[in-house]
Amino acid sequence: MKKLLHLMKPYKWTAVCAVLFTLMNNICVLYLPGVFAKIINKGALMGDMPYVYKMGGLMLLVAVLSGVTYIASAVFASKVTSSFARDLRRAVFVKAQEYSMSDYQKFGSASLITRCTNDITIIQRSFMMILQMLLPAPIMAVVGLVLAFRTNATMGLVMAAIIGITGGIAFSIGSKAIPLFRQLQVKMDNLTRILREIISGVRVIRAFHREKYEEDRFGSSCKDYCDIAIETNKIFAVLLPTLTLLTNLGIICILLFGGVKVSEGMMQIGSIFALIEYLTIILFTVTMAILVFMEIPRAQSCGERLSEVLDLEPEIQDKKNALAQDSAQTPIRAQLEFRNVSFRYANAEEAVLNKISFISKAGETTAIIGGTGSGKSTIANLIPRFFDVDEGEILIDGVDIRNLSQKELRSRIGFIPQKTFLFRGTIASNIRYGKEDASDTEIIQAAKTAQAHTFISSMEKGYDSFVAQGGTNLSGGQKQRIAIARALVRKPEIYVFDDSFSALDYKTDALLRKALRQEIKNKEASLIIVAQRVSSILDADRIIVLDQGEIAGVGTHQELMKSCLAYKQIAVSQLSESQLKKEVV
Ligand SMILES: Nc1ncnc2c1ncn2[C@@H]1O[C@H](COP(=O)(O)OP(=O)(O)OP(=O)(O)O)[C@@H](O)[C@H]1O
Repeated sequence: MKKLLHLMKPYKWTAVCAVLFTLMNNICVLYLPGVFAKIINKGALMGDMPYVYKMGGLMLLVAVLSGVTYIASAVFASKVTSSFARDLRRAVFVKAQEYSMSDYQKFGSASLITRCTNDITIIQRSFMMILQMLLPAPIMAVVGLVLAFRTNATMGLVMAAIIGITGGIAFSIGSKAIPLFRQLQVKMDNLTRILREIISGVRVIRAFHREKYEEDRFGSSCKDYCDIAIETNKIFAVLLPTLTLLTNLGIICILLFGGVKVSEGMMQIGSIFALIEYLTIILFTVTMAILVFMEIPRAQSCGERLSEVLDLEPEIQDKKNALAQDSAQTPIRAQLEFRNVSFRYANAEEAVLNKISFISKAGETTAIIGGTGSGKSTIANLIPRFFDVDEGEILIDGVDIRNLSQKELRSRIGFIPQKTFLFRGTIASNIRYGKEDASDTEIIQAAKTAQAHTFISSMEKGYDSFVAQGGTNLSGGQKQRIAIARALVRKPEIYVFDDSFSALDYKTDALLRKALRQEIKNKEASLIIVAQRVSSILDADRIIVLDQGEIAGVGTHQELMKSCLAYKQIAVSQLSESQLKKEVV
């Protein structure tokens, strides 16, 4: 919570202004009943019209002042709360950007979205209500009561009793809503998670005709949320009429006691109106303050959820003395080495990689092949430090990657993930994502190497063609080639292709590999290819065969055909006779 409060610091004076203007507004509001009483007692009842006009003018002036101070308080309060919410959102976003993949898994993406949107909105709204309603309430109640006592001491006591009873009843009813507010947040998380899954999986849902099932699943989650929301609203449904009833009872008490006082000549009739006004204003203020008070635990639980995000120390962090030197200064270039690397996922019982060692040098292609779940993608994900190894070392250009800053490390890598992801924008903007300042020529060159230039040029708007979120308006192969161009445009030292040719036809696959071979020779880069298809890696300098997280064989295609049974089985199942002999494009 400390970090949250710290974010409020820059706006403390704006917050003070908001409270001061609210107080001024309240003073104006409380001043009016007294003037009103005087108009009746000294003006209307005495037939003194000039006094009525004078005090009427004063009343108008105070009413205008009240309006102006209210606007000023609302503007300041909104400035503080909106700025605070903006800063908080930014802080949560920046923090989430620092997370490792395991850190993301701890929260889940749906919960992170709810925290960054809904939770912050609740805090912002509560903060606004605290500034405008809760903080000025005690002063308002005290000043109102003093004015009531000044009007008539006995009536002041009657009013204090009414306010105490009403406040107590309102609090005891309203406090029942507090635990429900907490539950609402959890239900909202659940709802967002399901909605996100349904929207992103819409094609699968339609293909398998599971609309009804998903409708029920979403409906049931909505019902859960709705049930709690109804319970909460039931409490407020009881609370609000109860308060209206208590206010009216209070007014009747004032009329009864006040009527007696007036008939005894102890009080003037105008004062009864003033007392009724004081009571209404104070009860309204106290009621609002109690409602805000009910909201605080909800905001508090949102605050705790946000603090969890802000306080989490990212699993992967740069060392204090992390190297950030330009890769051009290192003596070795484009060399990747795995040295006895073992790794286990945080929530898994067994290691997925055991004692993996290999070296891939500049200009070389190292391919990784193996059965599903053998750990190929895990190897690819360890290179840019999406996860950290448990044992052993990964070295780039002879330096342990944990000694490099993450920025430096990732600037040396061109990563093409297994699941292609494109951003909403144009083809050019997606390729430029790899290098912000890439020129048009660089973009076209990268697209040519990635075998994407031809299909991009055939599109009506070429490189300015629209790409929908996630690249859903492009084919799998087109998306993969744009993702490859995005990595190529960086001109990194090490390319990591995590099964990134799977959606390409054989001809494009072959042309792409040929262009890539040329690319790594020219740029002195090395290529790591995770593949399912043996035909994609026949010409690799080194093929690593993985079997259940362990290296079952290393060598060229021909060497492995002789020495590695696991590889031979994969190759025989995929290649024709002539290909088996060795195919070089
Ligand atoms: N984030 C994760 N958390 C826990 N376990 C994981 C995670 N990602 C992968 N695994 C597990 O690690 C093992 C290796 O997964 P990996 O994705 O590296 O295999 P792969 O060889 O690339 O498979 P495929 O060819 O099917 O993509 C699998 O058993 C998988 O269930």
